[in-house]
Amino acid sequence: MLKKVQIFKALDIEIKKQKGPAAVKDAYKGHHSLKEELSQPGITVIAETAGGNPLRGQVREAYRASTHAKSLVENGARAISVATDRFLFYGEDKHLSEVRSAVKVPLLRHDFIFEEYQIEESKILGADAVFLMAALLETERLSALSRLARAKSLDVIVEIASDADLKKALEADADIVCVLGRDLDTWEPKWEEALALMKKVPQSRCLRILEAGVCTLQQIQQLEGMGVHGVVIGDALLDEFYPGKRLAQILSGVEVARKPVKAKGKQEAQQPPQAKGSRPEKAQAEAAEGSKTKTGGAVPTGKAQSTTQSPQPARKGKKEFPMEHINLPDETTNPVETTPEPAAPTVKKVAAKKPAAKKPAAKKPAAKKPAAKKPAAKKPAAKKPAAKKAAPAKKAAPAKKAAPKKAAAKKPAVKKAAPAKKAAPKKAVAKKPVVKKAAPAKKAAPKKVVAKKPVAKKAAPAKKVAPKKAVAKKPVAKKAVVKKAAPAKKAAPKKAVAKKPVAKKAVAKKPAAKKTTKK
Ligand SMILES: O=P(O)(O)OC[C@@H](O)[C@@H](O)c1c[nH]c2ccccc12
Repeated sequence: MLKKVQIFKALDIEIKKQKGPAAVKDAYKGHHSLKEELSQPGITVIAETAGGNPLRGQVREAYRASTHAKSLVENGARAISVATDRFLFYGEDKHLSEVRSAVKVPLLRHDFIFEEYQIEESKILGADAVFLMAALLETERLSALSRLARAKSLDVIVEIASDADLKKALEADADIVCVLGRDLDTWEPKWEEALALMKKVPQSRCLRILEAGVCTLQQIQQLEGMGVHGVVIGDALLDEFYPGKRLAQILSGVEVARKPVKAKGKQEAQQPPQAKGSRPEKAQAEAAEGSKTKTGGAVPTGKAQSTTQSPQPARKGKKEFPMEHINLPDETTNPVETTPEPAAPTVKKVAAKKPAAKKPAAKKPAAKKPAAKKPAAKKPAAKKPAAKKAAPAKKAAPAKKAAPKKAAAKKPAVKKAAPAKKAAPKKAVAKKPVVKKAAPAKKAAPKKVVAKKPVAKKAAPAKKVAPKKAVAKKPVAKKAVVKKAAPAKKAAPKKAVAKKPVAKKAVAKKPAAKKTTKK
């Protein structure tokens, strides 16, 4: 199990190095010496906040470590161990800095530490002490990391699970040794073995701590009787939504039936108990209010109050630890900040969106596939309707056409002239003889037709002119007129181009016609 963790951890650390530790803003920066606390008379209860452990899997979903730490300190804890490992203990780095801001007792960072970066990170996150696991480190590495930690005023707790580990710890000049009374393969507690190993740790050189699934007052009192300085309680506190309540029960010797350890993997998340009136844990604390001791609980220093059941019997046989939930952080996420996402739901969500995706839910990367968004890509297609909207524009275009009609409407006069131009140039021609003179104008006009168009505006008057068409017929008469008018105005033919206006003149000439009658 630890080998797997080592691999995951190494990758996790690489990514974290790129992001750097994200300490909680304005975290309390005070330092509380674990050594000083352990040196006080009586046994120090070190309560642990975690999201789960290798034996139970994840017990707590995103929980507020600071709330848990506060309730633990209020109910007898004299130091808090924060499990920040996210692979096996479902913790988060940020829990450490959150707890730092919430309580003013020594804080221990419980994680699988292999690299200097993690020591630096622990200091920034607000730890007062760090665990170094001898089973994971060679003596030289253990010594180097210990020196770096002490240089940063961090107390070093060397965690040992065997005689070999103890040897490494002593060679690395460890001054705090924690006996891990659990099988590193099955994570089952090994109470008797733990006590045997504890007895080998030299009391003169080292402050001694034990963690071994402790869950009863009797166990605590037995350790205190051996001169053990501290005890870590983790698993026993996982069951309770308010862990302080459970701690108060343990320290007051109240027998609590342990929830059966469910099969590995995720357990259903704890639900807050239905609180009736005052908070349950306070009630317990009051009940536990006996003689105050170093533990802050009802446990008299080194004194037993009542007999309690023996620890759970260790189960035999090798266990594979659930790692399915482990997803290596990808580059984009900051492991310091994020909690492992529930890959399945995410993938399911994606799968749900992709009907085609009947393949078994792919690994997390699938979650990255924007494929589910691809259909959305069709949305632009939806713009096509927009294009259709453009179609209305086309309708508008017809409107334009309509406009032309209007224009046409304007032009009809012209059109009448214009269609003459457009629709039936021939006709136009046919008509043109009628307006021969106008025609040359028109012939020249094609170029000028455009020009004419403005003229066409003038031509609007052309409507007037159009009626004049009739008049135009008259132009013959006009011509006569024109003719007559012509000698008068030889230059006129040149003006023929401008004749039309002349046409007007022609109209003007009518009176002239009268003149002839006078003649
Ligand atoms: O035996 P307990 O009461 O559950 O004590 C917690 C202990 O198992 C846990 O703190 C622990 C042991 N080794 C670790 C490594 C990383 C994080 C946490 C741990």
